[in-house]
Amino acid sequence: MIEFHDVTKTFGGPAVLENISLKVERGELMILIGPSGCGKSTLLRLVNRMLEPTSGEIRVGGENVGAQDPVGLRRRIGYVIQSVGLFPHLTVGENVELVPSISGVPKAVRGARARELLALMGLEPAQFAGRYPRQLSGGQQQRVGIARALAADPEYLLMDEPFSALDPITRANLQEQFLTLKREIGKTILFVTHDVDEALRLGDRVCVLSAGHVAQLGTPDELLRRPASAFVADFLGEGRELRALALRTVRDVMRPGLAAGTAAGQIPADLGADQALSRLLGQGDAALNVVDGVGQVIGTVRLSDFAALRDSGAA
Ligand SMILES: Nc1ncnc2c1ncn2[C@@H]1O[C@H](COP(=O)(O)OP(=O)(O)OP(=O)(O)O)[C@@H](O)[C@H]1O
Repeated sequence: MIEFHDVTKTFGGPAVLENISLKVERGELMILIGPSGCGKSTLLRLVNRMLEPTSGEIRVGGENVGAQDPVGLRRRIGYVIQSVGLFPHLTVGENVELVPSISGVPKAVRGARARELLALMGLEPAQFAGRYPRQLSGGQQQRVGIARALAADPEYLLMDEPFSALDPITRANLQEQFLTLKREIGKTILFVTHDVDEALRLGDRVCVLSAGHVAQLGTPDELLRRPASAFVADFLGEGRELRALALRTVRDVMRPGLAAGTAAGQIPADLGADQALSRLLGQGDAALNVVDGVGQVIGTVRLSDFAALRDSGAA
């Protein structure tokens, strides 16, 4: 768990963060998002003592970080930043293995783990492990940075715009891989992004910051359905209803147990609910049969089901 207790930070002028209190639960991925300059990176850097709070306390695993040795603290907390900071004179493989080698992990074990992580990040180890950082593109370097942070197997991860230099397709792939990985490794993660879609897709909860204050903290669904203020609604942008639907599956909105007849089209239960809406509107189907993984009809979905959702405030 990462906890902020009444944390204020100033750099001499007005407070950049003011009386922030929040908890990132164990195994949770919390997103920090907000306009440029609202204090996201500052909040992150207080956790591993790259910055010290002006007042208040930060606890990691229940212990006040101010009382801990920064070097030991940073070994427990992985840090992934936008400009990766790879060591230029070490190969990609050596960069990824660096922290495990300092911690005394045997060569064979850390080598195998490094290759596994590079492959997971879409970098074929045979092709990339022997290269130097300058021989990689910016996006590839960023992926090596993530592999390196994971190689140390820290309990906590701080990630500051880790996917920002990637093209949209690579970014979507990495987000998907990262979600799978996150489910497997169960780390506690604080993640800064500018990208609302990335926040809604990855975050267990999303903390929207505005000028050093928490404007709203909630699950993606809560934020979309009940933005706490006009600021949050504006920040999440146009199409909130559709975005909220995309977080739900067809299974969530269907009427179970009914069939619409053999003439009706079919839609898989695990697709996003927005896709059902798009089919119903675009192709003029009155109803769709919802099918499970083996093609069995398990319910129906109609336009009126979406109207009912809207009227109940659920979408
Ligand atoms: N070392 C510093 N000295 C003085 N002011 C600083 C320092 N670091 C950050 N600031 C100021 O604190 C405010 C918050 O900065 P921070 O980097 O946390 O914002 P951010 O939300 O991460 O912004 P961005 O999205 O643009 O990266 C900004 O006004 C910034 O200029």
